[in-house]
Amino acid sequence: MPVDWSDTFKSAQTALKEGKFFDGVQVINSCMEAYAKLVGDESDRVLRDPPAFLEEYKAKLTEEQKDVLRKMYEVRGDIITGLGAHKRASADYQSAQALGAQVSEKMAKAQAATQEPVSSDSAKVPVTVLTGFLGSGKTTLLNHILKEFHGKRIAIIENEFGEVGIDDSLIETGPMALEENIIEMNNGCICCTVRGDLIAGLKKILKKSMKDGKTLDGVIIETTGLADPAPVAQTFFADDFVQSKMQLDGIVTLVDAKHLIMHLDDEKPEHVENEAVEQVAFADRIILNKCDLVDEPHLVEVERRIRMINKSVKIKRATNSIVDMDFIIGIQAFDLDKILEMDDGFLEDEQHHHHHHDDRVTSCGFHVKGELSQQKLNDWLGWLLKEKGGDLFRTKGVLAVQGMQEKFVFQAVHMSFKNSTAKKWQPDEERICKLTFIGKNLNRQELEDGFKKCLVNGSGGYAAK
Ligand SMILES: Nc1nc2c(ncn2[C@@H]2O[C@H](COP(=O)(O)OP(=O)(O)OP(=O)(O)O)[C@@H](O)[C@H]2O)c(=O)[nH]1
Repeated sequence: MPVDWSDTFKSAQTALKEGKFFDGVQVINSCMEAYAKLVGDESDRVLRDPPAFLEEYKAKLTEEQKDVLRKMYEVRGDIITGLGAHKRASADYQSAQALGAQVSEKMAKAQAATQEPVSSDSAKVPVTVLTGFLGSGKTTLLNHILKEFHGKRIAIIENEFGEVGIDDSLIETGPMALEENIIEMNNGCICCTVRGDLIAGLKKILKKSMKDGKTLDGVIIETTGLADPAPVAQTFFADDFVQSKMQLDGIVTLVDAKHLIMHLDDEKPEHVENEAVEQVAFADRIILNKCDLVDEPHLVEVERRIRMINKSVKIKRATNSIVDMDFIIGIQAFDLDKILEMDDGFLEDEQHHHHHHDDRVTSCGFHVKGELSQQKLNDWLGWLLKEKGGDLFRTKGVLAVQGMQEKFVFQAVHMSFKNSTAKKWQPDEERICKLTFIGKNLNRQELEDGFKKCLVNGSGGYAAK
């Protein structure tokens, strides 16, 4: 059924008046598309390419039609100004002007605003979206933030990809950690299914800080290594409560100097986004991590590849994710105009913006009671990484090893691995081994059998083929 443009136009005007800019964009866009159809245009140029649309239709429209369209472009410009995309708004005012609107003052204001640095609203809590491919060093960065005395009150939302959550055991508490300010979200990907949980988490954090009378200096949202940052960023425009209390400060992307190029070059099936490319493209800051693992010419090449995707992004080299807090928090770097230039559909609702994960990438997680033999485990994991390391993007485990008082932590990114220990097992704590794999072409049965054979009482040792 065709959309009745006059009713939707009224709704758009109401949304503008009420300051509901995100809803307003949805409504004005569908209204303008309906109107363009009515005057004979089946394309979406009225929104995507107004100069081309006007060039073809201006002479054909009646004065009345021009008048309606002029008002629509002006309202759209006002709504988009409300969202803070002044360059885009200025383009709408230009179209309105071409149809005879007196909007030179609004246009001048919008153009002046594009020259000013992104303004921050001190009443709003700045939020950093932390992205980066699997294993690039996000949890390491959070631990660094939680342990360091930087004097800032930071809340963290953590979203993990994988059937068995491991990161909660890997997050270390330190002087800056307020456990109740760390929220885990493990039941889906933040960029798709758990948008509602993300909003609920943000609200919980805000309400708590208001109740305590302690203002937060920032919130960091750690996305899964396979998240597209765009829908996460969109949350800050789509939800009224979040929009009124929080401001997207910037998107910080961690990249693994050793593996980035391989992930950028990974060919994806049709309609599937390459997350590594998206994460670099949307970044306001890039932490080029794991510089200890590669040489200078490789680093220069990685920087060149980053610049090919994101010309102006600030890049900082790091090892163990160590960077100044000023590089990631309170940076006032998020720029909606820049995002719209890259992703024209950014402000469209979720249905238009659904993120297609690569179905070949899955996770297998295991919870096994009992203790493992260190020797069997070493042999099995050593073999596995050597044979399947190309497809194993990420391996993480918190394990009970016979004779070891602490929890044994195993982490690998493709073939590079690291062992460490976490807190001691409590005397009454049940020994449970958690291991999770994320990668392509995972064979669950083979992984489970291999893992179970490492148990002290397992059915014999692991025999390398
Ligand atoms: N050699 C080296 N290893 C690092 C560096 N930074 C982090 N690591 C290790 O890389 C592994 C992955 O780091 P994490 O911080 O867990 O990565 P992540 O991005 O949180 O991983 P996911 O949550 O799986 O996406 C861990 O074993 C870290 O100890 C670094 O600069 N150099």
